[in-house]
Amino acid sequence: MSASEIRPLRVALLGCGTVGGAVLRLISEQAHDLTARIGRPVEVAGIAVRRPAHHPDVPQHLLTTDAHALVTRDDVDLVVEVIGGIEPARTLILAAFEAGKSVVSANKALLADDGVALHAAAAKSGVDLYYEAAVAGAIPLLRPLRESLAGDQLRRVVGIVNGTTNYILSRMAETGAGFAEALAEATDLGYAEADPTADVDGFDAAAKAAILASLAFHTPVTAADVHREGISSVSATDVARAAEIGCTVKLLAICERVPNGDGDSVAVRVHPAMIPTAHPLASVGGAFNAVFVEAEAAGQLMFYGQGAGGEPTASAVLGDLVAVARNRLAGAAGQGPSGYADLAVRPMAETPTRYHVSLDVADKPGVLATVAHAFAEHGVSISTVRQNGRGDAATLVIVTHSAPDASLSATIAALRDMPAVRGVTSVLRVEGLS
Ligand SMILES: NC(=O)C1=CN([C@@H]2O[C@H](COP(=O)(O)OP(=O)(O)OC[C@H]3O[C@@H](n4cnc5c(N)ncnc54)[C@H](OP(=O)(O)O)[C@@H]3O)[C@@H](O)[C@H]2O)C=CC1
Ligand SMILES: N[C@@H](CC=O)C(=O)O
Repeated sequence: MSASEIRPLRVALLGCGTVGGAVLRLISEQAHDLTARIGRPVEVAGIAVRRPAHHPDVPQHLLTTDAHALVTRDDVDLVVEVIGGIEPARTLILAAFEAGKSVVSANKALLADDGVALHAAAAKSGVDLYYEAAVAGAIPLLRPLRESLAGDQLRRVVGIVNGTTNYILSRMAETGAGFAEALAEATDLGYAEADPTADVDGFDAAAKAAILASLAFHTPVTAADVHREGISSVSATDVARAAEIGCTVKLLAICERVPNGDGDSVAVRVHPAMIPTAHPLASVGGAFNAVFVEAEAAGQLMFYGQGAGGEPTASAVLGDLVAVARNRLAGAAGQGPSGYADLAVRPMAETPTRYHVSLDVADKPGVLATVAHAFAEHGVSISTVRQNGRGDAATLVIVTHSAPDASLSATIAALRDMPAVRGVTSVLRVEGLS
């Protein structure tokens, strides 16, 4: 067959914002190479947006506001969903499957909410659902978890998966700025959205953690299963206290497989934590992402790169597009059901963590003993105690050993009620300290 007889791969692009715009650009700029990699040219069949007038630079004949009609069109082979959010993205993806089209998506919120049902719908229609871009942007991570490490037993996946919050925490550590000041800077630079809630309150990282845990442990985990805390209460004092003990503060997504005689469970949490500056994740600065994986046979692996932004995310989208196109040409769907086990999710209250606690106390005989007693009463063992200052300026800095989170929370509640404690000025979890 001559090149002119080869039918192009026709793509419906849903959304033409930060990511969709970059996907459109890369498809055009890399047309030659994509053709070589897939064996046929890639053509954009149509682009669905809400407000066509906001897209003067896009070929106008491709624009439509009827996304449903676009995904079900006979001349569309593959759908790229970069609208975001739950609806109408979910309905459009399901309509695409029904019409026999494979889907590439960057939509972590939807995948974390409804990944199992979407996979089942794709499998039923014999089509593909790929979403490498949904977690950690450009970093190849989901495919290694799903495929390269599928023969291994993963123990832990710990990552910095939100660029905006990592930028904010990095600036707080570098400049001594408070949270509000660093957030304003992130907003000015375009990292944080006008409404930064999804980033700073940890929703974005929790969705990514749910996807990571589902793939790493081959079990369904949704965003609702993830314990979530954001960074808005992290203060300049927390960051300074971390530095005093050779640590830095990061928003971590932590996914663990918990061995248990009665059947393993999984624990998935997102919260700020102090980590030692020697930890591989501590040096991940600015808006970068990194994910640290611990596997039985493979040992430790680290994935690092740009976790957000149009072009880095579009790179992952196009990688999926090429994979889907190759599957189609080979007459196979490449991502069938991943053989889910159904591991229980361990509640945060039972998850062992360590706390770093700063207390403003009266500098009087017996105060230390009273404070230590509150820890002991709740079964929390103290690792180190340090007093900073004297008299009215006395501060006790306590680092605990590992204890169930419920015991640590109960200890903090008891400390807040103590007359000898003028204030609990900083409470942060600690990870990775020996
Ligand atoms: N931005 C990033 O760095 C990253 C984003 N992602 C994910 O990629 C996806 C897209 O994000 P991003 O590009 O930043 O989002 P944007 O807000 O920049 O773009 C969204 C696009 O979707 C269009 N859209 C919204 N609703 C509809 C609708 N009902 N029908 C048709 N089109 C619609 C918008 O149209 P219009 O322009 O007309 O309003 C816009 O073009 C999200 O799932 C996000 O989580 C993943 C990794 C990184
Ligand atoms: N808002 C996200 C964008 C990518 O997922 C981030 O800051 O990491």
